[in-house]
Amino acid sequence: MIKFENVKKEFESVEAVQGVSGTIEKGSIYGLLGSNGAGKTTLMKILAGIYKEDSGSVTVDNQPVFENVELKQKLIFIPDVLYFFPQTTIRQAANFYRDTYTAWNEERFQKLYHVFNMSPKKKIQRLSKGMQRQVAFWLTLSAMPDILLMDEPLDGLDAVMRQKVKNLLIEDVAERDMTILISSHNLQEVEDLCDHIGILHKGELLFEKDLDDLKSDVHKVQLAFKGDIPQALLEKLDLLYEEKRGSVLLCIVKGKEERISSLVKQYSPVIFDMLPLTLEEIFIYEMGGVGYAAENLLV
Ligand SMILES: Nc1ncnc2c1ncn2[C@@H]1O[C@H](COP(=O)(O)OP(=O)(O)OP(=O)(O)O)[C@@H](O)[C@H]1O
Repeated sequence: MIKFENVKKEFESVEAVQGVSGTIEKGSIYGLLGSNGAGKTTLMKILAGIYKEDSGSVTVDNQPVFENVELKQKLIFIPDVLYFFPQTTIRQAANFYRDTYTAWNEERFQKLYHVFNMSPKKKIQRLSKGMQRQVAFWLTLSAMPDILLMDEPLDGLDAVMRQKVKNLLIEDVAERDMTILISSHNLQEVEDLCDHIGILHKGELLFEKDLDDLKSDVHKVQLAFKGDIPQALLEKLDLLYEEKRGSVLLCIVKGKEERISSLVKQYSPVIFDMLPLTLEEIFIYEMGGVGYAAENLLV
C-alpha cells in the first residue's frame, strides 16, 4: 500500500504539490488525472522516491520510500520521456535490470520475446519511439515489480500493442497483486484500466474515489414533458449542470439512478433517457467546478 500524507513540494516559486494526502491500495490500478501543470509528474516522482517531499510523508508498505534501496528493488517508475544508456542493446539493458531488481524473471523475459518480437541484440536508441516504449515494458514486466508507476504509459504504442500491454498489466495485477499508478490524459484508457481515480488540480487533490462509485453517482439525463418542465422536479433533483435544447432539457444530475428515475417518473415525462457519464465527461465537469472552462459539455 502506498500512503501519502500532506505532501508538499515547491520548485523555486512554484508550489507544484500542496498538501496532498491519499492511499493507493495493494492490487489496485489508480488513475491520477489532472490539468496540465497540475502536479501529477511531481507527485509520482515523490511517490517513486525520486524527489524528496519538502514536507509530509510518503510510505510504501509502512516504509519511507526516499533513498530506500530495498524498497526500490520492488518499485519501477516508467517516465513519460524514456531514458536508456547510450549504445545499450536490449540484452545489455536486461542484464542491468537483472542485476538491479532481485525479482528479475529471466524465463518471463524470454517468454515476452514472443509478444514484443524484437531481437535482444538491437541497440535501444536506434529503435523507434514506440519500440523503445515496448522495450521499457518488456524490461519492466520481466523485473516483476510489486509497484509500477507510469507517466503517460501507452503513448506512442500502436493500437495492437496497447491492447497487449494492457492485458499484461491486468494479468500481473490479477495474478500477483501488483499495484499500479497511472497518470494519463487519455481518459478512455484510464477508464478501461483503473479501478480508482484521483484528480489533481493546481497541486491539490480535488478528490479520490472508486471509479464505479464515481460513475454510479452522476448521470446524464434528457427530459421532455408535454408542457413546461415542472419546476418542482428540478428543485428535487441535484442538478450539476443544465442546458435547454428546444423542449428538451439536457442535464447532469447527481444521485443514484433509482432515486432519479422514480422522481422523474412522477411527472410523466414524454422523453426520459439516463446514461452514465464517461470518465472524460466526469473529468470535464469536475474541472468546471473549480473554474476550468466546461462549456457545451453535453453532446
Ligand atoms: N524540475 C522543476 N523545476 C521547476 N519547476 C517544475 C519542475 N518540475 C515541475 N515544475 C513545475 O511544477 C508544476 C507541476 O508540474 P508537473 O510536471 O508535476 O505537472 P503535470 O501535472 O505532470 O503536467 P502535465 O500534464 O502537463 O504533464 C508546473 O508548474 C511545473 O512548471
